[in-house]
Amino acid sequence: MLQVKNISFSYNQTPVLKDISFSAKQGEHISIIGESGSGKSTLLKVLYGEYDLNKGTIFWDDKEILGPKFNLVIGYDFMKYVAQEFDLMPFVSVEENIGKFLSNFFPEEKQLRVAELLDVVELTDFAKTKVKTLSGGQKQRVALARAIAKQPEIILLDEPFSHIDNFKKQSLRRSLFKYLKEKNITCIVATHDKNDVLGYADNILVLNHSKIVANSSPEQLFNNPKTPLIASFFEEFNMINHQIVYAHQLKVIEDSSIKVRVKNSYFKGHNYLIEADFNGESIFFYSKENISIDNKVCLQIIT
Ligand SMILES: Nc1ncnc2c1ncn2[C@@H]1O[C@H](COP(=O)(O)OP(=O)(O)OP(=O)(O)O)[C@@H](O)[C@H]1O
Repeated sequence: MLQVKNISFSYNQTPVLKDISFSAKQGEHISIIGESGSGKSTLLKVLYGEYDLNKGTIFWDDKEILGPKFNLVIGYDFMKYVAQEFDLMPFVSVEENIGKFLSNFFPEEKQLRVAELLDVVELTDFAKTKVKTLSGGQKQRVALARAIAKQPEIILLDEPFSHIDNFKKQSLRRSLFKYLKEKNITCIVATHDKNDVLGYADNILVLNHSKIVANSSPEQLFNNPKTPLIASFFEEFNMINHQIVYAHQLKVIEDSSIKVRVKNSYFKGHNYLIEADFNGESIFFYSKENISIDNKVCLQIIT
């Protein structure tokens, strides 16, 4: 179990993390979300032992995670970290990169393990390809496979699919997160993408102004977003009478007190996102049919 207690950290004199506390059980999947610059990557680096804390403690079971003041080599065997910049060996093949930390004493087992990992990150066809010739997204997949090669107890992932195209992203995400759950590997993921979170995370930590402002399940946060920041992570939303109302919670009806004039319409595949004027402010809702600019419609809030 990961136990983070009252940790604070500053770069020089600038505080980036203040009094952060949370825990993660073995096999649990935690997402860290927050605006750019809110400290997500810094929190992962601190969990990895890359920096010394100003205050607080981090424990994985009974082992304390300490920074460079206390360790000659950063990192621990039970923990892997995949940074936004991945540190691969460019001049050797994908399979050699993935197998780098696996023992050569059991060549057959090693070969099978590398084949399994290539399958998880969908790179079987690139096994013999030199890493320097791969695209950014393919390199990111090699880095992910290498991080899980020796089966860590906990893995820290910083924007794990940020370089991967939309065609591959969905299946890779399913495959990697399923693998981590099956192997009971605790997983802490910093992300901007709600698709990395919904359907996978057991809990979400929301970072804002150096602090954790929410720590709840995806269902709780999505259904009851306490702040516009949280709502904006999930979906387009509106403030109506000081209340957060998602765009999908508005429905066009014959008559109501919410009378709006359509300003823009955006095709979203299975529906249209409509932007309309409501008392001088923009309001967003979805419609199955396209609605022409300047049309007037009435909306109802559905809960
Ligand atoms: N090595 C560093 N030295 C000094 N300041 C840093 C360093 N790394 C990050 N910062 C600052 O710390 C703050 C948090 O940065 P961090 O990278 O942790 O945010 P983030 O939430 O991961 O952002 P993003 O979503 O854009 O990756 C930012 O203000 C950033 O400028």
